[in-house]
Amino acid sequence: MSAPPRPVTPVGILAATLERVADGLAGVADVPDEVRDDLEHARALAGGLDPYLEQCTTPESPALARLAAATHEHDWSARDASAVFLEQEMLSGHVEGQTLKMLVAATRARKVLEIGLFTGYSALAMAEALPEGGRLLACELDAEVAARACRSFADSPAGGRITVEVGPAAQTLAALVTAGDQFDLVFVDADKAGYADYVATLLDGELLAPHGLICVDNTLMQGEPWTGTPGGNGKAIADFNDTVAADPRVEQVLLPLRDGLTLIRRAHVDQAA
Ligand SMILES: C[S@@+](CC[C@H](N)C(=O)[O-])C[C@H]1O[C@@H](n2cnc3c(N)ncnc32)[C@H](O)[C@@H]1O
Repeated sequence: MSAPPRPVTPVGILAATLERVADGLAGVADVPDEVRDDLEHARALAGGLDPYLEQCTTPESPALARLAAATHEHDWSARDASAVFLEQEMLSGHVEGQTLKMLVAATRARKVLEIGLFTGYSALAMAEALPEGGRLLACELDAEVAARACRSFADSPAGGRITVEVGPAAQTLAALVTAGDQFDLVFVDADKAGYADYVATLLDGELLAPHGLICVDNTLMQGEPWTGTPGGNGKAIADFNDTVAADPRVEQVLLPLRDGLTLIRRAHVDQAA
């Protein structure tokens, strides 16, 4: 069994930080009681949020639970150093998976595109909400992890709705534009530096259906955009968020779910005022 996943969300990092502060103060004699009480309350607020969200969310399907367990058990550090970097923390998981599944159902999406498959958790969650005849196309750079995802899909009744395209997502998107393809919902969850181009292609190339929804993951990027913490992806996400906010063609909302999920749609759709 691998080590438990490390915190990779703002609230998870906050909870771990408060634990360390509490540990650091444990042996300090002259901390005022009010400060200890406030710290205890902050620990309970931050540390209890994710378990409470899990508790109040519809349970994942047995196939999703098996896929998540296999992803966490796998030793990702044993991969070739020259291969695409992958780690168990990339898996979106229960609450985000159910959110995406809910969005597919609520928007009545029939064609879904995913950019960044990994072991297939979010793809399978969304595929579970597709109607009869619905299809999901997933883009993944790494052939090995794509094959792993496909093995998991074979283990689920919804897995047959998923097609995987291995290669750089930019190439796959370009081919889809040429083919005149269109999608009702797109989940963007691959290389963060590519986000701006992916969304531009979805809009400019008309890959997004007129009433379509784009869901973009990790748009809080562990708090790096507003705390200034140096990190590889914080700048890319901060720039991406600014670009989306300045684009008059779209309206968007950044939901503080897990590591941030931004929902984007074309601004002209259904606007009476
Ligand atoms: C965060 S993981 C996706 C997690 C997945 N959506 C889930 O919920 O479990 C990102 C994935 O994007 C893939 N990726 C990175 N760069 C890519 C690219 N240029 N084209 C396609 N896939 C890419 C990685 O190999 C990785 O599997």
